[in-house]
Amino acid sequence: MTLGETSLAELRQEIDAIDDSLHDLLMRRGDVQAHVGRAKSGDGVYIRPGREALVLRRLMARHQGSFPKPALVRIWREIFAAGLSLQGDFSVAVPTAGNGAMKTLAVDHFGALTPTLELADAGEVLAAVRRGDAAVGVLPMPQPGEAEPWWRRLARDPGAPPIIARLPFAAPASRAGDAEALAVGAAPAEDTGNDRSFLALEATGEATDADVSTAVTDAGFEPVAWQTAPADNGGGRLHLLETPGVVVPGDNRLETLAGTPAVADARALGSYAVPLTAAELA
Ligand SMILES: C=C(O[C@@H]1C=C(C(=O)O)C=C[C@H]1O)C(=O)O
Repeated sequence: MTLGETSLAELRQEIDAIDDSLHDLLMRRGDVQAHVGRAKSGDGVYIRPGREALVLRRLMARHQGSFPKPALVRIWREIFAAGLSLQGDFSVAVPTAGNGAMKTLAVDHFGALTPTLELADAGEVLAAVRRGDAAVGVLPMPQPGEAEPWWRRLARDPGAPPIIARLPFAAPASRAGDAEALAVGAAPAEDTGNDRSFLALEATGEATDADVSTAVTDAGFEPVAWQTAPADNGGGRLHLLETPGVVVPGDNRLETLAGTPAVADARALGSYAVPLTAAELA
């Protein structure tokens, strides 16, 4: 036997031992994941995107050596999905409109084995999640200038599912190019210390964008992104703001805003844990 053959056999023995350890730990983790499901309140929604973000950020911070971080994220996305499948029914709804990017993002984020409902458009996805036919829905990141933005339905319907995550969580591990999405679902918001929230404001008929902007600042919000949609029901223009932190319905600042002359209505549409940056993944 040559030296090369001996060392290959030895290295493979080492890999077999490592695989046994990994397998033992995954089996143990699965048991704990199932227990966590039983410890949650029984509303049938088990996913906690904020907790998943904290797990991944913690692993990224302790990572050493040559194993690629984006690959580690992909593995953990499957581990989360496997755990969710042990906790209860878990499925995802996506719109088929577009080039399949929503499905790719959904599969990469919520697991390749998670049942995926493909529906005609964003309206059907929101309705499916609202009925509980799917635990989460994946919808395209809102873009300025859309004629019929799906987020308008969240602004109008207090029973619509909130925004709970932004995809991809690790851009270099995405197979969907530059495509980005938001996930909606009934999961409770969890503050991860690095989050953003979406707010929808309906301006009063006579208010200018500058009036709305002043009211937003005076109420204590510091938005990092802002887009508008035309009025759809005889009311004023709708504004979609992204602001740091977790803002939940009932936040005092929303009530302050809705009490100003420029703003007829102010709603929290949900929040997301800020995805990993290129620097965190390097
Ligand atoms: C295990 C939990 O449930 C789910 C699975 C997670 C995991 O496998 O680490 C994390 C968050 C939840 O989406 C949990 O809430 O801690």
